[in-house]
Amino acid sequence: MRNLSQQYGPLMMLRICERVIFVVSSAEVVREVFKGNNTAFEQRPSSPALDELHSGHAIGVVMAPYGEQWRQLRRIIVTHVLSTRCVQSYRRIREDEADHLVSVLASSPPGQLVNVSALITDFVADSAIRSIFGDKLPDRDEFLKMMEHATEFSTIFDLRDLFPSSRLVRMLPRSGKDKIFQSHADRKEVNDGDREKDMIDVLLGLQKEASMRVSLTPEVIKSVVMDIFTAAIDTQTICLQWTMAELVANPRVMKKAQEEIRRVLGRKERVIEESLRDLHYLRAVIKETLRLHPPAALFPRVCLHDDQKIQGFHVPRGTILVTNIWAICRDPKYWTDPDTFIPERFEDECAFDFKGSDFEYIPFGAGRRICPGITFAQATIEIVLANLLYHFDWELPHGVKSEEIDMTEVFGLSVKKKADLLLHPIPWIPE
Ligand code: HEM
Repeated sequence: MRNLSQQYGPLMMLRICERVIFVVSSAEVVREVFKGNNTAFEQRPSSPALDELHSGHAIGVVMAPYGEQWRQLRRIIVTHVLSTRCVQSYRRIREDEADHLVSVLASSPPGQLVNVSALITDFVADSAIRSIFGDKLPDRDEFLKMMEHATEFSTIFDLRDLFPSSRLVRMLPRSGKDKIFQSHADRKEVNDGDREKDMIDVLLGLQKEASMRVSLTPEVIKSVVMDIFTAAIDTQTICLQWTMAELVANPRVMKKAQEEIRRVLGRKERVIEESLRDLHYLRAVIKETLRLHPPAALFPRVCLHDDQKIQGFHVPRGTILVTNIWAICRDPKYWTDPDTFIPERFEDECAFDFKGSDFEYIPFGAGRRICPGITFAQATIEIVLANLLYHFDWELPHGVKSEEIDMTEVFGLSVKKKADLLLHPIPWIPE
């Protein structure tokens, strides 16, 4: 799509089967669409595939139509579940899970390669599950598989959505979201000592508050937490996997990041979040990874108004507008040497803010529906990387050079790393 937009411009109209899609590939056009009071593009597109997936379930936040219900649920999430204070309260979970990851790595037999991608996937899933549900799930892998089935479609490229009027295509089988999660109440009864509140506890507590302007029924709560779960898992996993891959592919950057961590942490035996405040270079490394490999590469919206013009072109109501984050984050107009991994461009921490006001850098989206999980994601990503880089040196498989690492991307709405990252962890003991 980037190549097409280089040929046809930063606002491009594509006709794919029965769908008309406008693709935005420049910061200037994103600014025009999302800046100010314009709310015409604050809804994600619905579709036959999504309608079928959601039928019989309450709509949570991610797919909620732009309106009062979404506004209230979003306010609840931002204030009561994902605020800085709430993210702080899940700190012990992240630190425990990071300790567990370090002990798994430390006990791997010397000389044996470990699948770093798989370990990162487990870490992200377990720490998200514990923050949401309060405990690990005994059938986690089955649960993750079920979630993967439920989300393994895109609203733009599914056959049902490309041919919304075809009855035949609508009859294609679709995996259902029939099995949801184990009873939170059961666990609570057994294990309700002095543990910190998980997200479900918080939402159940809010049910009874008179000031709530939205009905937090069990179905709504279920949809909201499943939204948070699905929004959090892939994105954080992809970001962490790419960061480790870029670090081993760029030994200079790896060395600089490790020197910073080891200097800041001194001789600590355990990495805790309090020690991470001064890791400026590590934060630059994460920002650069999110620029080069934005986990959500495209974000789709639908036009809600009749009278919209972008760059002087009329955009009919119902048109899907897709913002190509990946292309904008690699546009040579904004970035010197855009395809190269250079964290130094973010060393001045104020240089680019990813909270939606610097439109050339929008890995978390833009506008009113910008990702509400930024603080949660930063905390998770920082603690894992700090642990991996503090406690271990990393060696490539025998005979592989850093420039030979397979960095092939798999494109979709997200851009995953195709090959798993297999490395030798060499424990590092402070002198
Ligand atoms: C590196 C990690 C992450 C990235 C890159 C990311 C990126 C995004 C993007 C691009 C969007 C769409 C924004 C838009 O349409 O403008 C989004 C939405 C969302 N994200 Fe994230 N996200 C990340 C982590 C998380 C986490 C950890 C959570 C929750 C704990 C989360 C919760 C959500 C939710 C609930 C929405 C929907 C918001 C709405 O529709 O109002 N995300 N995210």
